[in-house]
Amino acid sequence: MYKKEIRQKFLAQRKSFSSEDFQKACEAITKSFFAFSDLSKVHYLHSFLPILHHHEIDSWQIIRQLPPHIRVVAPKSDFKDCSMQGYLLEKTDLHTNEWGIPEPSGNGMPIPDREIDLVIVPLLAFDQKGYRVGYGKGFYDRFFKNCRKDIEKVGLSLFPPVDTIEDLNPFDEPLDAVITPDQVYRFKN
Ligand SMILES: Nc1nc2c(c(=O)[nH]1)N(C=O)[C@@H](CNc1ccc(C(=O)N[C@@H](CCC(=O)O)C(=O)O)cc1)CN2
Ligand SMILES: Nc1ncnc2c1ncn2[C@@H]1O[C@H](COP(=O)(O)OP(=O)(O)OP(=O)(O)O)[C@@H](O)[C@H]1O
Repeated sequence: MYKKEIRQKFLAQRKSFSSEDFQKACEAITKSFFAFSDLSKVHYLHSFLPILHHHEIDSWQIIRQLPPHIRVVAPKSDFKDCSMQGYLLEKTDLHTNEWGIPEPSGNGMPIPDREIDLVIVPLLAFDQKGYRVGYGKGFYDRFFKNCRKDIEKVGLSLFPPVDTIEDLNPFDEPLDAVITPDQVYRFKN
C-alpha cells in the first residue's frame, strides 16, 4: 500500500475505537513499554505529547511513571520548515498549537537533539521492517538526522504492522521497536 492510502485507512480505524477500548489499549502499551525497556542508561527521553481526541496513544501514562533520573523532552513544531525543537518538560509552559498538538510554549530550557537517548515516536502505521507512516510532513525523519546514531527509537501503535509501504523515500528512517497492545516488535536495523 501507498502512504496516502495507509494514512486514510488507519486514521479511520483509529477513529472507530470506543473510548473504553482506546483506554485499555493505552494501558497495555504502557505496561509493555516498562516491561521491555532498559531505562537505566537513559538520561533524556524525548516524547510526543498526544492529541488524545484523535486517539494518539496516551504517552502521558508513560511519562508519569518514568523513574526520577529521566528528564523528559517534548517537541515544539515549526511548520515553516517541518522541524522540531525539544524543551525540558518540567521547565516549560504548554499550549495547544494550531493542529491541536500540546507543545512547549518556547520558554524554559531547549535541549539539543544530540543529548536525546530514547525517542517515543507517534505514528499512524508501520511495516514489518520498522518503517513508519506519520501525518506526512517528515518532522521525525528530519529530527532523527540530528540525533546520535545510537539512540533508541520506539513507536507506539494501536495496530499491527502493514506488509509493506510501497513509497518509502531515502529520508525514511526505520524504528528500533514498536509497541502495540498485543506485542512488542523489534527490528534489526
Ligand atoms: N502528538 C503529535 N505531535 C507531533 C506529531 C504527531 O504526529 N503527533 N508529529 C509527527 O510528525 C509532528 C507534527 N506533524 C504534523 C504534520 C502534519 C499535520 C497536518 O497537516 N495536519 C492536518 C492534516 C492531517 C491529515 O492528514 O489528516 C490537519 O490536522 O488538518 C499536523 C501535524 C510533531 N509533533
Ligand atoms: N531530512 C529531510 N530533508 C528534506 N526533506 C525531507 C527530510 N526528511 C523527510 N523529508 C521529506 O518530507 C516529506 C515527508 O515524508 P513522509 O511521507 O515520510 O512523512 P511522515 O514520516 O509520514 O511524516 P511525519 O514524520 O511528519 O509524521 C517527504 O516528501 C520527504 O521527502
